[in-house]
Amino acid sequence: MTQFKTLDDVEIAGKRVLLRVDLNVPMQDGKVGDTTRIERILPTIKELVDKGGRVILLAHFGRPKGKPNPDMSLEPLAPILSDMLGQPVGFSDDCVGPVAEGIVGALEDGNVVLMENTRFHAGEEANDEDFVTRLAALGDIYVNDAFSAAHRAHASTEGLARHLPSYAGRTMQAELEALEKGLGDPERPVVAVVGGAKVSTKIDLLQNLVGRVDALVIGGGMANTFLAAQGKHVGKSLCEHDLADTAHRILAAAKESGCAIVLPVDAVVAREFKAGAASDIVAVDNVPEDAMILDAGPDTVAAVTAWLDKAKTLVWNGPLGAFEIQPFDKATMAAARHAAELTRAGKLVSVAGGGDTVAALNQAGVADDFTYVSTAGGAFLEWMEGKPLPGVEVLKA
Ligand SMILES: Nc1ncnc2c1ncn2[C@@H]1O[C@H](COP(=O)(O)OP(=O)(O)OP(=O)(O)O)[C@@H](O)[C@H]1O
Ligand SMILES: O=C(O)[C@H](O)COP(=O)(O)O
Repeated sequence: MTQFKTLDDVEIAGKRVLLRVDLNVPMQDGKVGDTTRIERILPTIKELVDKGGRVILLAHFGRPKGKPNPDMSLEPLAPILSDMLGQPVGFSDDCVGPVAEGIVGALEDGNVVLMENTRFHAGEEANDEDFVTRLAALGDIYVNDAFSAAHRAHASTEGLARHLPSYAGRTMQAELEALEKGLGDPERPVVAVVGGAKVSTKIDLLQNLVGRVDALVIGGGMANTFLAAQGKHVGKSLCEHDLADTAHRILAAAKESGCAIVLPVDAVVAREFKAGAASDIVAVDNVPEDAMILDAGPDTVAAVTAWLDKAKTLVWNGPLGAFEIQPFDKATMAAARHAAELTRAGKLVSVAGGGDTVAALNQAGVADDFTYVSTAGGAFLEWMEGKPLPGVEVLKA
């Protein structure tokens, strides 16, 4: 099934390994807000170290637009990585050129060095051949462990794989195997839950899913656009009225391919979008003109959990309501806990991704119970949209 080479296919000892990782983590005052992405790359780094590789970490941070920018330096991450790895991690002020060559030349087997932000060079995002050649000169092999950056055809995510023998790291491998189970060759029925704020950011996703899954739950703010397209009054809710035609197109495509659409039948509404605001549960036909839909209601949750009970596979992106603000977290929490329970019981393969989705699963305390939680944002969405990811395609034999 695996279409790419992994660390099982290569002799590592003594090799200079260019390891692409994703260190684009939330940072504040030199501290990392969420270390999940770092934790995920540790197994690959440790394996390379244990096998006697000389590990050269390549990563980007932020969007410095091809110019050095001290606010986007990766330097503060070297000591953090070192603490988490339990061994020294060196730092190179530049990812190519004489400084980088000197540091890499002095590496011994089992050493690890972090190179400065690859995006400080315009050649990174341009995937410029000259820049790729300079990077490639630093390594003997290339390992990509950054699925979450694989939707970018950049020098360090795509170009290098065309210049050096290339392999998927353990996290990339786990991610691809889990995603294959989710949508590639899933056990049916497959239910997709897509929520979040807006339809406009997820049109391609919805269009792809209706052709591939057995049921599509549309939740969150984006459901309002569908309800409005069906002629319901959504009051002051977040709603993209100009996308009514798009909503109709998606509903028609679902009908044609036999995909059941699950839209809210009731909602939690409030007059204010703030914690503790007074709220009511109403049928979606009775949303007051001066109120906003901020969560799905209990009957909707029952419909969603009933689909989850029938499903063998779940793919999830986007919350069912404004889960960050109580009391509008209930539907998302209930669906997350139900999916987690089914997964723990071995009845469901559950794959979830997206920044807010992962935050919601953490809030529900169930992220560890899901079969796989992707740390990828854009890459996870593009994969769910059915788009080929350049960083993955190039790894395939
Ligand atoms: N009914 C609603 N009204 C307004 N906002 C809502 C509603 N339902 C959900 N949201 C908001 O949608 C946002 C999450 O949507 P988003 O599409 O960004 O999720 P995601 O894809 O998991 O995250 P990311 O884009 O960070 O990867 C949350 O901030 C949530 O409060
Ligand atoms: O955080 C991410 O989703 C990845 O690191 C990609 O970052 P980018 O959107 O700046 O390319």
